[in-house]
Amino acid sequence: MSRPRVKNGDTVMDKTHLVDEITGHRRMRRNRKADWVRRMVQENRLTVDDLIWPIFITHGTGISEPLAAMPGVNRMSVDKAVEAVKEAADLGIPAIAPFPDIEMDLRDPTGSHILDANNLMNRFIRETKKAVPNIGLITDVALDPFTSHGHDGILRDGIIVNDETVDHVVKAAVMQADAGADIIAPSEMMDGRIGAIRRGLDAAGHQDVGIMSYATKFSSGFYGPYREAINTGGLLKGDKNSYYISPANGTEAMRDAALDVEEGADMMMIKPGLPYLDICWRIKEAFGLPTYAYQVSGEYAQIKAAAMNGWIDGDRVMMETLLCFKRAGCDGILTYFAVDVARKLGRT
Ligand SMILES: NCc1[nH]cc(CCC(=O)O)c1CC(=O)O
Repeated sequence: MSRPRVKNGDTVMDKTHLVDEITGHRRMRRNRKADWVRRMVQENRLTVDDLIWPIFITHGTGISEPLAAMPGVNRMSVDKAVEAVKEAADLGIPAIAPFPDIEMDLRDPTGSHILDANNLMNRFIRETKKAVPNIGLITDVALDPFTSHGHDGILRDGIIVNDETVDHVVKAAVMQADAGADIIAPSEMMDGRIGAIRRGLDAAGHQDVGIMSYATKFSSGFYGPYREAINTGGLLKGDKNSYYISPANGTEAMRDAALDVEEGADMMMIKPGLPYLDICWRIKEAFGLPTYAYQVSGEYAQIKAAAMNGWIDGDRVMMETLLCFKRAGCDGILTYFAVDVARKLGRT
């Protein structure tokens, strides 16, 4: 009787080893043994088409200022931001998502400045559309950059009032579409907003403007650095638990997402990203809509901080996290790493 002999690297396996005959026939490592076969069996890939770049814009001109908690990310005035967007388009990044840092004295309890056709956001949209027509503009309509209390809606007697906020949000969405926004991405999690925005856009002749729903936005500690970037951190009283979803609730998140689909969302987004990959998978499986994850500011900061301490290989973890979103069913990722990744992919 000849004994089973399996060549595994330099070792000739035989019955002196503990791997049994049956296990010995099922060797996962055959498909991992060399770079060429690893490439053949690779199931998911990250490409530049998967990247959406969130950027912070501020008032003034000639400004590009670093953000302490987001090393490598700058807050830019419109002129500088448009230059940066041009570069992103040249790298092949399909779309950007701007967030405005509104002047403090323009903020008020109802966020009324969001309804100014000439506010920072709308000016940026117009300038970018003109200068870089081939990049997609995905714009948020939440009130938080515009309110004096940092909440995403109108605050009355300690409560964020839903329906009045939605009226504001719809008007703001139409104005952003008038300015040239391609996709409206409402992040304020008010009930009924997707249907209301759809009707508002259609009534204004913007049938072609899409809606990417922040379908499941969780009440998360990972938004910290973003609040520094648009200067809402110091303003915010209390928390956003009365409108964002609890991190404990996956089934509730699915119900919320289902309503957005019914109301006419074209695309879905999950935010934050990495701690919520189960939700990404469930949403993609359940609805089959184009689905995106937002790798938020705190996720970016974590990776950068650990990398700067020499505790992890920052580039490697950046690429790994983004690939994991693809494996979890996402069609793309909003990530502050977008330009770095596009450059890296362009080189390989
Ligand atoms: N409408 C609020 C909004 N828009 C984008 C982010 C977070 C983005 C990030 O952390 O990168 C938030 C969260 C918040 O402040 O509650």
